[in-house]
Amino acid sequence: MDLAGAFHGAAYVASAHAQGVALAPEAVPRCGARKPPAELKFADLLGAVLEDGHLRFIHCPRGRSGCRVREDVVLEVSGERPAVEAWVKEVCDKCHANKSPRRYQVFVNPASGAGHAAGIWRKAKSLLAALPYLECQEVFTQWAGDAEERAARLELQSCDGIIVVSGDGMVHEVFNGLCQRLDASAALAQIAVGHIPAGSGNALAKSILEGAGEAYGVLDAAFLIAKGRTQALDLMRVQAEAMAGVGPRSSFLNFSGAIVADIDLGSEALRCLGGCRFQVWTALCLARPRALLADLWYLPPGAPLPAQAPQLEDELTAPWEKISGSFSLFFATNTAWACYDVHLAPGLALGGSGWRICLCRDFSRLRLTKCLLAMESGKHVAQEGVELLECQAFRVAPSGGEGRFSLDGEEVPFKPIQFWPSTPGRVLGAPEDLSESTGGARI
Ligand SMILES: Nc1ncnc2c1ncn2[C@@H]1O[C@H](COP(=O)(O)OP(=O)(O)OP(=O)(O)O)[C@@H](O)[C@H]1O
Repeated sequence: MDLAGAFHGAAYVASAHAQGVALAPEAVPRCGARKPPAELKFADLLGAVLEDGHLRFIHCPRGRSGCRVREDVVLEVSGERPAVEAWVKEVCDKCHANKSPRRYQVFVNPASGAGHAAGIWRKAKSLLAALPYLECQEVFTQWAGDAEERAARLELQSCDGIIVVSGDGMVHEVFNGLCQRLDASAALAQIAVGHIPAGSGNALAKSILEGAGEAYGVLDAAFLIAKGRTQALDLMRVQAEAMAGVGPRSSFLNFSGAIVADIDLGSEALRCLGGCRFQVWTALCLARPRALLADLWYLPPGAPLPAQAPQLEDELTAPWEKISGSFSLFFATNTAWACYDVHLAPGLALGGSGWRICLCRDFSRLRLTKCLLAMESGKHVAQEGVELLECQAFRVAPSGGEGRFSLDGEEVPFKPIQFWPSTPGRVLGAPEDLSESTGGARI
C-alpha cells in the first residue's frame, strides 16, 4: 500500500515494501536529513508514529563511524485515518521482531564506570521513549546488591525484560537475582536482560553488539534492544568453598586468575577512569606478574554431561581432562569479548557453545605482554603457546602460592571453584534473522 500526502504543497508518496519504505523524490522531510533519503530501510527503522497529522519515522541509520545516528523523518499525511493507521501498524510490525507491547524494568547504576550512567541513560531513553510499543520503568540503584534484590522480587506478569545501564557487575547481579527465585526457570526464560554500556568493561554489551553486526555505542545498544530480538545466554552455577554468606552464585561472563584477576580486581579503585583503569593497572601488573599455581579439570565438548554436578571434593576422572601447572594467564569466558577492547574468544556465540578457557603456561614477561597486547584484536589465539580450550564444565583448585580469583569482575575466595552449566538466560539483542527480514510481501 502507498501512503499519499502533501507537505508545504509538495506531493509525495511513501511506499512500503519488503525491505523498507521508499520515499518518492518529491517527498519532503520536515526534519532530519537535509536531503530526503530515497528509502528508509526496515533494518534502520524502529517504527512510525502518528502525531497531529504528521507521521514520524523513528530512523537510526549508521553514520560515517558505523555507529547509529538518530535521523527521524517527519511527513505530513492525508487520507482516511483508519487506512493511515493500518499502514502505520504494518510498517511498525516490520520494524521490530516482537509485535506486542513490551514493558522493561530499567536499572541505572550511578556508581558504575566513570559515573556517567545517568547521562548515558538519558541518551538511550530519548530513543526508547519515542517508541509507542515500549514502556520503561526506571530505578536508580541505591546500594551494591540493590539490582539483585529487585530482580529476585520482580513480578513476572508486569515485566518482559530488564535493561541494565551499568557495567557487567550489575548484569551479574541481575542474573543472580533471577537465578535465586523459586520460579527461576520461568523467570530466566521470560525476562531477557539488555545491557546499555555504562561501566568500565561492558563485555556483554560489546559481545551482543558485535555479534549482531552493530557498532559499540549507547544508541546502538538502545537501538538493538528496541528491535526486540532476543537470544539465549549460557549460565554456569558456581560451586565454591567458603562462599558462606554470599549464597550460591551463577556466572554469565568470565572467571580469571593470575594476571587477569590481578588487573581486574586491583584496578577497582580506579573506576573513575572508566575503561582506562585496565590499561593503567596492566602496566603495573606486568612489572611483577604473579602466576597461578593450580590444577584445572575440564569436561571437553561431546563428553557425556552427568545430570548432577560432582561435589567439589569428589575426584574427577575421565572423561574429565586435567592440566596442572603454573599459569601465567588464566581466563575462562562465556563471551567473545571479555571487555569492550579485549577480544578473548573470537567467534564464540552466546548460547549453546559452552565456555572457552584461555591459558598461557610459564610465559616470560615479554611473551605475556605480547599476548595481552594481541588480545585487543583477538590475534593472541594464533600466538605460540596460547591455548584456547573448549569446555562444558570446569574446576580450578589452587595448588600453592597466593593469588586472587575474579568471577564476573567480582572477587571470590582463592579456593577450589567449579563451574557447571545451569538453566540458560536470555539477553535482549540478537543478530537479525534473515528469514524474517526478507521475502516479506509488499504491503
Ligand atoms: N548506588 C550504588 N552505590 C554504590 N554501588 C552501587 C550502587 N548501585 C550499584 N552498585 C554497585 O556498583 C558495582 C559496580 O558496578 P558495575 O560492575 O556494573 O560497573 P563497573 O565495575 O564500572 O563496570 P564493569 O563491571 O563493566 O567493569 C556493582 O557491584 C553494583 O553492585
